[in-house]
Amino acid sequence: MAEAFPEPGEEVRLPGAVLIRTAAGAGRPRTGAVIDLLAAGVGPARAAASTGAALTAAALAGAPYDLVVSAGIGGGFAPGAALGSLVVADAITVADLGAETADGFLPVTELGFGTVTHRPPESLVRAVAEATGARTGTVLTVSTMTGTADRAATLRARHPRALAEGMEGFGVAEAAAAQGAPVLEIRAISNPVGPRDRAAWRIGDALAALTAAFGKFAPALESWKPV
Ligand SMILES: O=C(O)c1cccc(C(=O)CC[C@H]2O[C@@H](n3cnc4c(=O)[nH]cnc43)[C@H](O)[C@@H]2O)c1
Repeated sequence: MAEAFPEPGEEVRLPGAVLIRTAAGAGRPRTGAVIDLLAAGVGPARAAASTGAALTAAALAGAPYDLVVSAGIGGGFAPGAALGSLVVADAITVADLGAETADGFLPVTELGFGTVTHRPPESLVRAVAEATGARTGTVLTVSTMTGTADRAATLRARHPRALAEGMEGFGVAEAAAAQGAPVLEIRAISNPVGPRDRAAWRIGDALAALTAAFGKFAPALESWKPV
């Protein structure tokens, strides 16, 4: 994704996170906005920890972030999310935070605590989807990647609006919410959600789609103002 920014960024080393700081306007009319890229790590816990570190450092420096974007490859639920297509989350939902009971899975919210969904700003979701041609829907966060048809069917039944699953979005969203920052999640589909089939993965195509999307949606991010 860094390839979407033609000028090399400056490396910023922080406790718990290393950023690439890039002028958002590189290669386009400059707006003065700054985008920091963070390789947040794999899984919700690592992603939350590194995002939290970056957010805290920015807040302590007196320059808090206006927006946090979680971007990566993901699995797509057929038929809504085809390989190589883009999904922007209008709901970022953790699929496996809760309790397994004899009567089925209970999310933590039904146990009386916690959060299972974060909702990105609607106007931003719309603007980014329009700029990139992405579909909008629920993006699930899982700690264990789906690898069977049974699990895919269970998730689909519990989350009929789900278009994609990844492993970081909810962690990033929790870190952002803790510091009052709005969040967005975008996934480029690298594989179908379902039985594990390594030969069906198209990681290169998905990363290329994500890089192209960055070039298109950066202007939408720069002009977006929280309401
Ligand atoms: O099972 C494998 O052989 C395998 C091969 C390459 C990569 C993986 C990963 O687990 C990548 C996890 C990474 O990518 C995101 N991702 C991509 N597709 C999915 C998915 O279907 N379900 C959940 N996460 C996915 C995820 O956000 C991680 O960052 C496995």
